[in-house]
Amino acid sequence: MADSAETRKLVYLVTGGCGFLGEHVVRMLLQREPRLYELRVFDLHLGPWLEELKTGPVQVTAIQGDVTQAHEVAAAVAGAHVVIHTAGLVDVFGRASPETIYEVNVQGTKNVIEACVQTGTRFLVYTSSMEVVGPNIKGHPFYRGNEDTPYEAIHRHPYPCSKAQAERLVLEANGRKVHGGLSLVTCALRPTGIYGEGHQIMRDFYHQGLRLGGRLFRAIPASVEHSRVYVGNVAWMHVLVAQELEQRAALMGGQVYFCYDESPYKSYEDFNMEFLGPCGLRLVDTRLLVPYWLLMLLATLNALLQWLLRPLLLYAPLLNPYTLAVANTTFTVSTNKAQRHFGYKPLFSWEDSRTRTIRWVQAVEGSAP
Ligand SMILES: NC(=O)C1=CN([C@@H]2O[C@H](COP(=O)(O)OP(=O)(O)OC[C@H]3O[C@@H](n4cnc5c(N)ncnc54)[C@H](O)[C@@H]3O)[C@@H](O)[C@H]2O)C=CC1
Ligand SMILES: CC(C)CCC[C@@H](C)[C@H]1CC[C@H]2[C@@H]3[C@H](O)CC4=CC(=O)CC[C@]4(C)[C@H]3CC[C@]12C
Repeated sequence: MADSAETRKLVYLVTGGCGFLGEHVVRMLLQREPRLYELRVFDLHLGPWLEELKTGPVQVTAIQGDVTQAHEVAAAVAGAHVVIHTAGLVDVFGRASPETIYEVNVQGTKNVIEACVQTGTRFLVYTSSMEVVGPNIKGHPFYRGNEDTPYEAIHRHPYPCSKAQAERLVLEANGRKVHGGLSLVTCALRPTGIYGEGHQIMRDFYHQGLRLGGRLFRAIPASVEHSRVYVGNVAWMHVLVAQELEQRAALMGGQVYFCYDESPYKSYEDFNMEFLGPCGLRLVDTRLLVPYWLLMLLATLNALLQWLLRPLLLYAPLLNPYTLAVANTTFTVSTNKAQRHFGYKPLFSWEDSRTRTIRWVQAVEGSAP
């Protein structure tokens, strides 16, 4: 592939580029976007790994910044052709206040949209979430659904509410005139639960299993299925969308796409065991010992403790009424919209995704929790 200065002329900005997904998007862009001239990586916390990327043919610009600060966002966006907005506060454990979640996820997204409009950036790709759809507060299953499947999307938790609001803002911004008179083209990608190298919750489960003598205890019935998607494929979808938005603006502008690949439908815990099993953990069946009502009681107690202890310390365990409800509700996606609209095919097979994730968990072994 040609690597001359003439072919390299695009400037991309990735917000949240040092997060779990963001890092994969950044690396994928460097590998798969030959027209890239400059890659701006914007994040509240910059990763030291960015340094090693600065020696390649693409100018990698690290920008320490906050999406809630409109002027910082505008400065980073100015002159970029494409913005991939993955920055977000992913918190379903009560670590951050609802206000902070809204500030980052909703106001941060507003700032990104306004910066595109003011500075003349035409292409915006937003990382939304399956949580925008469900599971809803009624615990209705979403079974093999696609982007058009009717579903009562009612939420109360700040995270899904904020993602839904932000997604709506992004989609409504499609077609707005940007500085210079051209139109903004936007679309939103909705990953299901992402897994792969760098997945913090997988790391937490692994360390918890080690602490429990190599065992994890099943809490959710194996019949509750979840869609999961490999981080490399989610990153690849972002890169493809960004590349195709200009040519296919009429078709893709204002659209949402679930992120999917060949990962099997399984319960959350059984799916994690695909990686943790080969690393020496086993899942002990406790369904008869721990009935659902007891789990709900524990989850509620955790929520109560979190509230009581808040003035003294942050108590934010994985189990709370919201995470229990999500884990205990089937949510599976079956769609080919991304393939039809922009030719997406997963870059990594299930076998590749699995092997890569197992290798990463093995490397995590022994590292501090
Ligand atoms: N992890 C998952 O399973 C899923 C994640 N998503 C979405 O994908 C996106 C990325 O999520 P992850 O990589 O999992 O999370 P992450 O927490 O690893 O990455 C988010 C990044 O955004 C940055 N960030 C947070 N607040 C910021 C601010 N005020 N200004 C600038 N940067 C800020 C963080 O420093 C972090 O590097 C999020 O928008 C999330 O809602 C969607 C579906 C599933
Ligand atoms: C011990 C409990 C019974 C099980 C705990 C598992 C939970 C921590 C996780 C089960 C389902 C996860 C969520 C799901 O994958 C969808 C998500 C999408 C996002 O956009 C952000 C993350 C998450 C909410 C994810 C969070 C952890 C779970 C609730």
